[in-house]
Amino acid sequence: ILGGYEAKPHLRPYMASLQLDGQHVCGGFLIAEQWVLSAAHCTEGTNGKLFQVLLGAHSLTEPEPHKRLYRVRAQIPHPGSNIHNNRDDLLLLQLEEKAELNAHVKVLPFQREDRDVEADTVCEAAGWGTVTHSGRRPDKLQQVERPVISRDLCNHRTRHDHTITEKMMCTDSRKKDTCKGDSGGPLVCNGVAEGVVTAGSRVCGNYKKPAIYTRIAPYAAWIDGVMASAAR
Ligand SMILES: NCc1cccc(NC(=O)c2cccc3[nH]c(C(N)=O)cc23)c1
Repeated sequence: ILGGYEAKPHLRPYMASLQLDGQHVCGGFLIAEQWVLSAAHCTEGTNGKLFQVLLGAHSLTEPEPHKRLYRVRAQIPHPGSNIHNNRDDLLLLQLEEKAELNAHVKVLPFQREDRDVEADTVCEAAGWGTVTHSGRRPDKLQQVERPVISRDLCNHRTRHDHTITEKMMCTDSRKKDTCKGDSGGPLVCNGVAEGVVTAGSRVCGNYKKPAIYTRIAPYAAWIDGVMASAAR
């Protein structure tokens, strides 16, 4: 998160850190007791290794009550996701067991009504992604408020040049923005997860390249289907 600030500890109890060998790789969030939603691009370069999911954390390194690392039983990328574009950039992770819910670990509801969030709505992004252009990584969860921009503005030739589909949304990226390691985290508008951070053009903090999010509502049926078919 560029241009943001340290989140109030445990006020975002749905936040997940997807880790490999104890290293934060991507964000994610708890959508059900045994399920985390993140971004398919997060699996790039992991050579099929399964993530571990840290829940209940504020600091990535300090011991905290309710902080717990969960093993993953299955990682299910959306069938339409691919390395060449940002389309269908979603990843479902089934935890080895149901997460123990408490004040620090909670499910975040996601939007099911497929209607665009109005431009200028101020939403929040949070994550343990880089906090400087040189790539400094924070120990504590960061957050930033960003206004939604219209798809038409985001699709302008000088911005993302007509690559933003109706299953994506954008926020202004002037100075304050999501960045490397924030992918997979939720864009929360009025307390509901409306989008999932995608790396998009990978650029951070440049107003010419607004932040891109996969909208969740268009994928509600896919998400429900995967959770239902894996339930046991
Ligand atoms: N503001 C939009 C936004 C949201 C989330 C992430 C990003 N930017 C990256 O993720 C990124 C940036 C720089 C080098 C990188 N290398 C890699 C990589 N996977 O090797 C990713 C990146 C940008």
